[in-house]
Amino acid sequence: MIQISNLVKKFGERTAVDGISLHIKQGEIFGLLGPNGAGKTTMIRMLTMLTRPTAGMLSINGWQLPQDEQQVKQILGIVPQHFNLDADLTARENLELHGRLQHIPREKRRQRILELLEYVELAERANDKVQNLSGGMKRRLMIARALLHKPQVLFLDEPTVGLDPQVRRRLWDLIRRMANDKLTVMLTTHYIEEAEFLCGRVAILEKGKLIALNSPAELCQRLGVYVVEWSVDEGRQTKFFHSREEAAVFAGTLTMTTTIRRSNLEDVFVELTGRKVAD
Ligand SMILES: Nc1ncnc2c1ncn2[C@@H]1O[C@H](COP(=O)(O)OP(=O)(O)OP(=O)(O)O)[C@@H](O)[C@H]1O
Repeated sequence: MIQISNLVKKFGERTAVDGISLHIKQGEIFGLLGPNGAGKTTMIRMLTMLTRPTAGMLSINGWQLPQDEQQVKQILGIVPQHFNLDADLTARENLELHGRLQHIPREKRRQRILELLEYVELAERANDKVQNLSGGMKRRLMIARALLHKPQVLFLDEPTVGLDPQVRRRLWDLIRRMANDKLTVMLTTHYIEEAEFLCGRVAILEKGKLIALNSPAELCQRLGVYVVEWSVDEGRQTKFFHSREEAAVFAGTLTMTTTIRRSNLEDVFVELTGRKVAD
């Protein structure tokens, strides 16, 4: 569905994206992770045609960028990180306005809006002004808006930033439902548990380069599924093992208090980049 080959983006002397190649399949939920400045936003901006690559090849559903920009626009949906709904309009009016801008014929538009309000579980709030909706509802409305023209690929930039855990889970359910309905989803996130829960595969970027690409489970497996963790003056120290027995034997050699637990994507991230995700 999405083919990225040796993609490069330079801003003057600075290389924001440095030769990235990826292939993303239909119906996949694909996560882009990386510390601040790793190049995630620049990648998404190139894929959504907000900026042109310096070099490399990009194609979506067989269409080449930038040549086939018009066709690609019709199959992309974009949910930006910052709320950009019209706060004075109702949920339905926001969709109506967007549908008109997309030149969706009136009857089709009405039908699609009804369908989508149901889909994102906002039918009961359709006539509420956006300013009276919660953060999670606004995000769901933005997703509905991005789906109006029935895209095949949806880009979500930090979809659950600032939302509390329960609300976040509801959005995760929606994102999963969309992927089950064959939509290809590409998202960026700073929440590692979000990537772990949602994404079939993740790409970890650092300084514009791809440093890991796999399923969260596979990445943990490579690192070692069990972690021995203990405190040192500078913070926490960890060591990874492929079996609980090995981990227990090692823990037994330490004099301080240790914890044995399963590794997670956060461990992978810290090991590979040497940083916490939220740094
Ligand atoms: N318009 C621009 N002009 C110059 N440099 C830029 C521009 N946009 C991005 N950069 C640089 O490119 C690099 C990658 O930035 P980018 O915003 O893609 O990272 P990111 O992974 O999305 O970071 P964050 O998690 O903070 O959003 C950074 O060094 C950034 O300063």
